[in-house]
Amino acid sequence: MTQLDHQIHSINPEAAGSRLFKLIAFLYGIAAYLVFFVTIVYAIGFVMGLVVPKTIDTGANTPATEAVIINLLLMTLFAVQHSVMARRGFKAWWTQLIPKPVERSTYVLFASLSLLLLFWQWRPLPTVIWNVANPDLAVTLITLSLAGWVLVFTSTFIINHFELFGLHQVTNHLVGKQAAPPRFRTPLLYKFVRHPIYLGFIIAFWAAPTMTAGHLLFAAVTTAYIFVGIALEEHDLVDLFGDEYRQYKQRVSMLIPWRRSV
Ligand SMILES: C[S@@+](CC[C@H](N)C(=O)[O-])C[C@H]1O[C@@H](n2cnc3c(N)ncnc32)[C@H](O)[C@@H]1O
Repeated sequence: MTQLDHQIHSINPEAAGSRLFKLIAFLYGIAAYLVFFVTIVYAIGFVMGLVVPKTIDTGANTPATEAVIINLLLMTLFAVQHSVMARRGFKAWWTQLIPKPVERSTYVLFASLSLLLLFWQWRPLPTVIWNVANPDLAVTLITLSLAGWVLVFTSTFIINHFELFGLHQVTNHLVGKQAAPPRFRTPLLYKFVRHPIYLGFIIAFWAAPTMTAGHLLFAAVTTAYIFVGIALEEHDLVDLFGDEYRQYKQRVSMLIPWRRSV
């Protein structure tokens, strides 16, 4: 303990405790971020069938109906966790139970854990729906899928990667900086579509040279979920930013850059 720490501690014993709490909260935020990072990198391999030990098309042999039910349950668990915990009403209640600076990290951690559970327990449905024989077209589809993932990552940085995944909040807390109120932003890609991250996911999930029934189920359900997520997110964004967001919706389309809104 430095002399200054010692003085602070003897004036106010709680100050040292709160510094320790800030450090623990910060380390928790880093740990949650690392779990998220491993999960998203694994997700690329899982969906594209590359490198990772368990992909969307591998796993325990399961009768088709049972596999569909298990997979739907896994996706529902993720969707419920991911959308309920993102609502402003839920956060207002939840932050009475957990400290506010770690709310986002906890959300990120829970979302990552429910995705890891999905990857682990996912049952393959190997029936081939389409298989692109033309090697040039197959490579184009793989490239498109990778481009989808790149769009996801770059858009998170454009909108605010470190805030989205909780690191900003725990760092501010550690250095005693007040969290700034949320700001409406339309940087770069957000001038062309309102949801580039979700657009990236849709491209990454659908652009596949070989589409099995399992992969199709995953792509269809996650795409439907993205539309529900957009409706919920935009409801909150209108509540938060009012006319600014309403006008943005008039001006900029949801997912397809060259089409006017819905
Ligand atoms: C996972 S990000 C997805 C952002 C966007 N829907 C997309 O697909 O790129 C969700 C967070 O971004 C915030 N958000 C979305 N659009 C925004 C905007 N134009 N300005 C500020 N925050 C925004 C939402 O409030 C939410 O906290």
